[in-house]
Amino acid sequence: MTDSREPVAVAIDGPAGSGKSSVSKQAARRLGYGYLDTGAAYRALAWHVLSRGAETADADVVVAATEDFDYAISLDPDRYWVRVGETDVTDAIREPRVSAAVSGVARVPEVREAVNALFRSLVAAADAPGVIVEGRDITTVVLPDAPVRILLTAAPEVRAARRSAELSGEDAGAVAAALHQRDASDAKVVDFLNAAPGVTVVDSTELDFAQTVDAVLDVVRAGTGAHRDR
Ligand SMILES: Nc1ncnc2c1ncn2[C@@H]1O[C@H](COP(=O)(O)OP(=O)(O)OP(=O)(O)O)[C@@H](O)[C@H]1O
Ligand SMILES: Nc1ccn([C@@H]2O[C@H](COP(=O)(O)O)[C@@H](O)[C@H]2O)c(=O)n1
Repeated sequence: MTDSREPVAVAIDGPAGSGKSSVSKQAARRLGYGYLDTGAAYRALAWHVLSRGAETADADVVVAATEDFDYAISLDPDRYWVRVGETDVTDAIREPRVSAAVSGVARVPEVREAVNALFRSLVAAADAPGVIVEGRDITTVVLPDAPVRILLTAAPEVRAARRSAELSGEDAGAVAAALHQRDASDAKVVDFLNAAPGVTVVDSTELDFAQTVDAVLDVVRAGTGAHRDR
């Protein structure tokens, strides 16, 4: 039975560059909710493996790295940080070398089980009326019973262009290829391209950022009655 004092969970899935983190963070601010970036845990573990001079392609190496993986993340959308031990890795985990290595971490079942348990406990312990949780398998595996579940998507070329605009110093073709390669690897592990039954699709291909946030908020309000806006 659900504890009614626990925060309301809003689950958001979607492919790379669909706007999960930026849109979820802004929607959380507007609602006074917490924001949980689940990809950061996979990225931080990939960073941890790389920082030992190892590769994520070897599942045994990845599992061994979990033994001294001291991970912490903020759920405050206005004070977002990610730490491994004493090191602030908020920016380092976004580096292309980490993005290229992260799928190796994400395909290890022991890792997925451990981080999923962590995500559920972070949501339950959050000091907020609700938490927006975003990732690849949140609506289907992590929080399949969440009262609001959204698949946030956009056409592949639009996602690639948005990511490329973010990484202005990088070659646009290489950025698009890396994004599609990561989707292809991740799709072998979880289906984040098709909405599961009961999941609402928000397609932002033709929407700007503000319109996308509003579309997500409409779904959240319809599912929870949440109304705060700021
Ligand atoms: N509707 C939109 N219109 C224009 N830009 C958008 C829109 N939605 C998101 N963006 C921009 O697209 C880029 C990618 O968004 P974001 O990083 O949130 O995606 P993501 O789904 O979290 O990606 P990843 O899974 O790769 O981390 C960001 O620069 C964001 O500001
Ligand atoms: N629920 C999740 C979240 C993420 N992943 C893996 O982590 C990578 C990074 O995620 P971002 O959202 O920060 O881009 C992603 O490519 C997946 O490999 C996951 O498996 N499940």
